[in-house]
Amino acid sequence: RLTLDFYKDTCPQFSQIIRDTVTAKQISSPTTGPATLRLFLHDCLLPNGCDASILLSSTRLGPPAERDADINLSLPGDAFDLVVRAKTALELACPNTVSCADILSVATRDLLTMLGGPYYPVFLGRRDGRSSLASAVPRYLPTPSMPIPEILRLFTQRGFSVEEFVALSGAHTVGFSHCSQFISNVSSSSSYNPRFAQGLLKACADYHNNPTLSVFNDVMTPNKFDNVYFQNLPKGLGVLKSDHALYSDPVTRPFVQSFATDQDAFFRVFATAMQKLSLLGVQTGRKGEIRRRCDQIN
Ligand code: HEM
Ligand SMILES: [Ca+2]
Ligand SMILES: [Ca+2]
Repeated sequence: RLTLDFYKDTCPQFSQIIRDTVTAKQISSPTTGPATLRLFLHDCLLPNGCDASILLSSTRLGPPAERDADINLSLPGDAFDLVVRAKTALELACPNTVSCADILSVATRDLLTMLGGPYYPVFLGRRDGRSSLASAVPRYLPTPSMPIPEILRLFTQRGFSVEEFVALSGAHTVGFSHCSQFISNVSSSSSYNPRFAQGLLKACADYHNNPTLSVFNDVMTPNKFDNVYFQNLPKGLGVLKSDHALYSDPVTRPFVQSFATDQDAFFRVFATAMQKLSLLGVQTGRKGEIRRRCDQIN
């Protein structure tokens, strides 16, 4: 029941306002693109789907919200800030009309294209959720130490094929990982290219004192959305344990290999999978609400 022209009459400036906000923010803070892509994944993969539940702040009396779950504490503030900016501009142009969930969905797509990634149409009309629980988070989001079959299950139970899962993992062609997310694996695993491993250990030497230390997920083209991430994996240039596992697992390896040689195929499957991700669990019609502020329910 979502449509492509949902705001045609109620907010004709919708697309333009988001595009302008995204462009300004991404130029001033280039980490925004990858940050928002990950934020979007962490919103949509939970059972409440793409409902902007990830944007809600914890309240003083209630239990902690999703964004305060351990795994979400590393989500960069730039991504939240981007949605706030777009929401502020949209509330001025068309008050009480545009959901935070639609803003996040379209902003993610626009950022992806700015980074060089594929375009896909975003269906609109999502309503914002009214609940967000940190305690629900760990069961639905992948971590680098999970075995591939377990990670795969998180995605197949949400309707993705193995190929779509591998394509989505190609999002690690941009962005960062903090040292704490991979450093123990660098010393214990032989799957890293030795010189790359030395580089990672050196970059992370002081991470106990400085937990903000991080490295690019794609050492070759860190800021460009391309298929180089997949070319890195067979060379031992993956960063996270799960990146390496994507190549060593026989179920996912064939897709890594085909995406490494065929960027068009990667882009095609990635675009389809992102569109699918953007439709997970969406509420429409009279369910949910149009939040006035993206960080709190009305
Ligand atoms: C295969 C399962 C996955 C695991 C285990 C995983 C895990 C992680 C971890 C640990 C980080 C580093 C976070 C940090 O230290 O700040 C990260 C970063 C990132 N992930 Fe994933 N991820 C997975 C799949 C995905 C998917 C499917 C997407 C999107 C479609 C995605 C998008 C990103 C992006 C864009 C970043 C960079 C964030 C930034 O620079 O702020 N990841 N991921
Ligand atoms: Ca959600
Ligand atoms: Ca790249």
